[in-house]
Formats: sequence, structure tokens, C-alpha cells
Amino acid sequence: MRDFKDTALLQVEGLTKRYGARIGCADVSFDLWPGEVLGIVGESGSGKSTLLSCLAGHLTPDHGRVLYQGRDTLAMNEPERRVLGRTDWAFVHQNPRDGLRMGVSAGGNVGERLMAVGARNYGAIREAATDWLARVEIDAGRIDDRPRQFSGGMQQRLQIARNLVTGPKLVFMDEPTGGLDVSVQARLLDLLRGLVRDMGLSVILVTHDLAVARLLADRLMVMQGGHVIEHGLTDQVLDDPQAPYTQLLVSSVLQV
Ligand SMILES: Nc1ncnc2c1ncn2[C@@H]1O[C@H](COP(=O)(O)OP(=O)(O)OP(=O)(O)O)[C@@H](O)[C@H]1O
Repeated sequence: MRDFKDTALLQVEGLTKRYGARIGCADVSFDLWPGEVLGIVGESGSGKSTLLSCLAGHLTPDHGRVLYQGRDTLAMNEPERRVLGRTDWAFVHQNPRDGLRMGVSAGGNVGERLMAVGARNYGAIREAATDWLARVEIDAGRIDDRPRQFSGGMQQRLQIARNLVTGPKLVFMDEPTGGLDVSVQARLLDLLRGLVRDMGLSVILVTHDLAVARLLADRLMVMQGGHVIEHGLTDQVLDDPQAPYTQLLVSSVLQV
């Protein structure tokens, strides 16, 4: 029998998206393995967000395939894709406002996701929400506060709790620490690293920050002009970059 660890969780083949004549991403192929964190790096406009949106089903690519556990996600109908988005998949946005309901309490933001997958016992939902707030280091006394009463870092941690409470297998992250102070970023990165490890999550992480990529990603894909120009283990890519563009990217960070 084939061990599931021998099967890629996500198989991406020849993914291409154009905006008119402009290339969004071109001919991107890779496999993502269970429990693996894949970082997608590159400068602004290199195609990172386009690729992530195509993978997560927010954008329809012009060509290519995305297989999740062998199922063709692009061939799924809308209800099937919505179920996947609520159960096995999660999406952490750069701006917590895009991933939270700002008019709903912190506990409600977390509990709502459980209800979306069928939880009905109010006591159990509140208990799970309290537990998750603690896991992301939000004081239980803040459970009835609205996210707008939270700091940026707290909002981001709440967005993470809302996404992880249902125990997804694959999490898409778009610059999850972007827009935060350096000290807040460091704490959030630590928390994310722990959660990813403890839950055995597979992650596709978009970041322009090579320090974030170094801390979180097992493997890196470097993009330029919509193409993947280098792909390898994170330490290998950052310590011994092969493509001239990657060398420039790495050296420009080191000079800062
Ligand atoms: N909605 C759109 N319409 C037209 N062109 C677009 C659109 N979105 C992205 N593009 C173009 O596609 C290319 C890739 O952009 P994309 O946003 O994916 O890059 P990125 O690496 O995520 O950049 P950033 O880090 O600034 O978000 C760019 O040339 C961009 O101008």
C-alpha cells in the first residue's frame, strides 16, 4: 500500500495566468508535500499574488492544473470549492480586515467557522473559541470585543485562530506579517512556526521578506516576471543562490 506521505498533497502543473498581454504567472509547476511549508518569494510584480490566487481558486488560470489529493480543483463546481475552502483549506490575508468580520466579536469570528462546518452546540463552540484565543495569545477577557478594538498584531492572530480552528490541512498565506512592526512580526512568526509544526500544516506562503521565508519555509520558489526562476531548499537558495536575480535579491537584503 502507498503511504500517504509518498503522495503530494497538491500537484500544480503548468499554471498560467495572463492579464491581456501582461503575464501574471507563467507555466508554474510544483508539488507540495504533507507538512511542508513552501515559500514564494520575488520582488513586487513578480507574480506571487497571482499565483497564490490561482492556487486558492480566487482567480481562474488560463492554463494548467491544480490537483488537491488527486482531485482537479479547477474542475470543481462552486459549492464543492466552497466546502474545500471551509474544511481542508484556509487563507490568511495580509490585511486582517480581509479575513475577519469586523462587526462580529472575537469569539464569534472563531465560532462562526466551526458553525460553517456543522458545529451546533453553543457551549462547545464557545469553549473551542476560548481555547483558540488562548493559543494565539489573546486574553479570554477579550472574547466579546470586536476586532476593531484590537491592535494590528492581535487582529492578525485572531485571523489565524479563525482559519485554524477547523483543522485545515493546507493554508495559503499572503504576506501574513506584512504591515506590522518588527517586534510584533517576530512574535507572530514564532507563533506561526509553532502552530505549523504542532498541527503538521502544509503551507504556501507568499512573502517579499526573505527573513520571513528563512524562518518559516522548508522550500523556496523564486519568481521573476511571472516565471519560477529558482526552486530549492530554503537554506540552499538563500545561502548559495544560483540565478543572478536571486543573488541580487539575497545580496540586497544583506546590505540593509
Ligand atoms: N488585476 C490585474 N490586472 C492587470 N494586471 C495585473 C492585475 N493583477 C496583477 N497584474 C500584473 O501581473 C503581474 C504580477 O502581479 P502580482 O500582483 O501577481 O505580483 P506580486 O509579486 O504579488 O506583487 P506584490 O508583491 O506587489 O503584490 C504584474 O505585472 C501586475 O502588474
